[in-house]
Amino acid sequence: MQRITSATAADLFDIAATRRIEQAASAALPAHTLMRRAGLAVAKLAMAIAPHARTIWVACGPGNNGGDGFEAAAQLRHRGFFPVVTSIGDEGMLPPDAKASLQRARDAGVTFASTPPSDYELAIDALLGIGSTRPPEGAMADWLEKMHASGQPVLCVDVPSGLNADTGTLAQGVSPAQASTRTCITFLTLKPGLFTAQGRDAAGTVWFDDLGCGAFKDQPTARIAGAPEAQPRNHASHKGSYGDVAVIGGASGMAGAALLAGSAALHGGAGRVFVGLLDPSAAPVDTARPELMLRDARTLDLSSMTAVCGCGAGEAVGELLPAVFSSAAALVLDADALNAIAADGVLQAQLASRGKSGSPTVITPHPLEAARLLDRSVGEVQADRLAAARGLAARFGVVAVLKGSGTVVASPGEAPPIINLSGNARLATAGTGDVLAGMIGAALAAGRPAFEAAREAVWQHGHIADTWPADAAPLTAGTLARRAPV
Ligand SMILES: NC(=O)C1=CN([C@@H]2O[C@H](COP(=O)(O)OP(=O)(O)OC[C@H]3O[C@@H](n4cnc5c(N)ncnc54)[C@H](OP(=O)(O)O)[C@@H]3O)[C@@H](O)[C@H]2O)[C@@H](O)CC1
Ligand SMILES: [K+]
Repeated sequence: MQRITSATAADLFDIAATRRIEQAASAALPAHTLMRRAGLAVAKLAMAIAPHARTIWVACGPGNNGGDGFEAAAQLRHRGFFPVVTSIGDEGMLPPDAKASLQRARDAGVTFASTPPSDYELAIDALLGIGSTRPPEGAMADWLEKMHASGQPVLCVDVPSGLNADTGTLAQGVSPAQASTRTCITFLTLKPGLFTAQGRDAAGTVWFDDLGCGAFKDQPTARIAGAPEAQPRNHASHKGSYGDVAVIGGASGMAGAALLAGSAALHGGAGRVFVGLLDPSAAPVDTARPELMLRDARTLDLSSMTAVCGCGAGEAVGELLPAVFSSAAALVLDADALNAIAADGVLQAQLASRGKSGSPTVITPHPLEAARLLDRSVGEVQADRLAAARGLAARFGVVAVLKGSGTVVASPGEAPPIINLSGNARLATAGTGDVLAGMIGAALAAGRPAFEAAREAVWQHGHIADTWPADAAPLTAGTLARRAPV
């Protein structure tokens, strides 16, 4: 059993691949072995979460997820705990494995009840796993709501019930959970839906058990990439070794966004950082950050630079984009640059042609910007974040960073997308997106390939928030850019 953290690197498999893997694993083992192992793993984790529990409520569904629950109840009873099982559906319709585990729970002397116990210290959610096909109703919906409302810890078996294991979306009517009360133990494969969209909150802390089956050769749907390797710097190096970043943005009244991106690029290790402001009346120097070289955006020669374009750029950036596309050695497009592209078919074609030429390019949309670029609604983007990121990458031939809970980084090539596990709600504050764009710019300027630059910077950005001292002042975009609390 392995706890999944932001440092874990692993393959993720969708439901279809998981089914193939389960079939192969099951065929290679004596009947009922996988469910017995799964139930034992659930029981062990339940005992670790609630070692002094007097009552453990086990809610079991009509399929094999429910079977895992029956098996866990049997194992808990064998160890002196008092599980109370409530189950949904017709016993006669249970799949064979689940039927056998139900019998084992009965033989172990587990208590069965028609309604949940009024007091319990832990709920085990074994209602639905990867076979969830429609919104829960009736008793199932009531029980999920009770788990949600009670505030007691919930241990989800394989997948939080009602969560789509491929996309991380919750079925209609299922309340979003509080991650701090949640643990999920998932079997055989790690599923992408546990790590993006609503999955992070629904699953909480994720544990993985391969049920003794080892690794699989199936093509992964996505990956979690873990902590990036440090990029050592030669002693005999100079500012030219780490490249130039040129931030282009900061229209009238929005200089802050461009300066934040510039500061992030600087602290991200760029050799030199220019900030090309679009506001003609902007000050000639930022006295708080004199390292930043402020210029008129129109005068910058981008041919040997990484441009970070769009932060606080307003509509004025649109007319600069054709030159930026054709001249920048490497490019990060954010915020207003993305909005300008979304509104202009010619710019879209020019971006796609840059992508085709192989010039390193990263786009960093949040879900609304992604929706505009794809001409869809935000709901449609969030309904399948992996597909949306892959779609953007393929359409424009760029690396696409779809921000949000479980940021997705997709490349236009064959590599499976990455779901980033670092970061937390501290990042939900103005300007953190500008900081991310600057950090990606610094990595590109140092020569990292676009996909690596994006995923490494995304991880670092989240990691700074994860390791922000609890007793420090709240994280702001400015302190995030400097990577130092005040
Ligand atoms: N086989 C093994 O040894 C192993 C199995 N494992 C475990 O099996 C799980 C997969 O089992 P599964 O395929 O039976 O799917 P599961 O998630 O239990 O649900 C299917 C049932 O729910 C029903 N249903 C769906 N939605 C519903 C709703 N809203 N409200 C009410 N009912 C609803 C659906 O009905 P139907 O849609 O067919 O009408 C069907 O009856 C997997 O997640 C893992 O926990 C692993 O431990 C490895 C070892
Ligand atoms: K479940």
